Amino acid sequence: MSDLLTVEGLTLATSETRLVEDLSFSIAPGERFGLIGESGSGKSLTALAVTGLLPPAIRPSGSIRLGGTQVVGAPERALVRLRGDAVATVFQEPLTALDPLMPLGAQIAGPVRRRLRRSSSDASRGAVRREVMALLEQVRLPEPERLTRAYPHEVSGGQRQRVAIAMALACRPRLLIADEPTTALDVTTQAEIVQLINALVKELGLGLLFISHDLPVVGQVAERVMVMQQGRAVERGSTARVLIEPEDAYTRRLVDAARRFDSALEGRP
Ligand SMILES: Nc1ncnc2c1ncn2[C@@H]1O[C@H](COP(=O)(O)OP(=O)(O)OP(=O)(O)O)[C@@H](O)[C@H]1O
Repeated sequence: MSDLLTVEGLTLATSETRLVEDLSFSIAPGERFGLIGESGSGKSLTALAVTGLLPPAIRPSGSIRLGGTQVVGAPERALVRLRGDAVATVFQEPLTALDPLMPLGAQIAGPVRRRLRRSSSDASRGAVRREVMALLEQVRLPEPERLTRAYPHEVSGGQRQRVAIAMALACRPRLLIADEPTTALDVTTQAEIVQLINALVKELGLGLLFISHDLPVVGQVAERVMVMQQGRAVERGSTARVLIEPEDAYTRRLVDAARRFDSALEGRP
């Protein structure tokens, strides 16, 4: 089966520096792939490059093929179509994805309506409403009626992230990018959102690019991982192998730090 996403020799640079260098990886349909690395290692820029949303000062070179389309150098028109069809992103802070002045139901309705119109399907108010309700149910949000009328500040952080996930799913992507989707949430809510993303990508057969600096979280989600340090891939492999027997010195440091953190939490020396 051909890959959903194939990144080859990707380099991202400003006029002064290279921020990501010679990165290659691929994600097959239905595969869950993790990108691990400390802050500033280039994970978010890589995700932005995949969706063609890099800041103008950062130039990509190399190749990114997403659902058969070359993203590097593609005109904005083609990228808009890809973003509405092949790929959707869930970000760290759900408030960045949500309009503070619009009820949540109307926000989910936007991408639903666009997709229905694009596929020449019934985009009447009733049809859009039915899909919005189905999406709220899919992300396991209780009281969907109340939620459609609520504004972002009237619901919890975890509920906002569920709405952001519903909006991402509204365009029926084949690849879901989750960029630190749990970092802004408390520990209990983090676990619930990780479980939800895991369940949804399996249910819907989506490819997943899961980005996090948090090794245990990536370990719960990804089948394969790639570790980044200062814009370069330093290690890759099955999640179990990389997290249990890291080969690279930097990965070993990350794994040891995560183990020390766990031991401290459990009161072990
Ligand atoms: N618009 C920009 N112009 C110049 N440099 C940038 C820009 N955006 C990010 N960078 C730099 O690129 C590098 C990689 O940033 P990136 O946000 O991809 O890291 P990250 O691994 O996702 O970290 P974090 O988890 O903190 O988001 C960093 O050194 C950052 O300072």
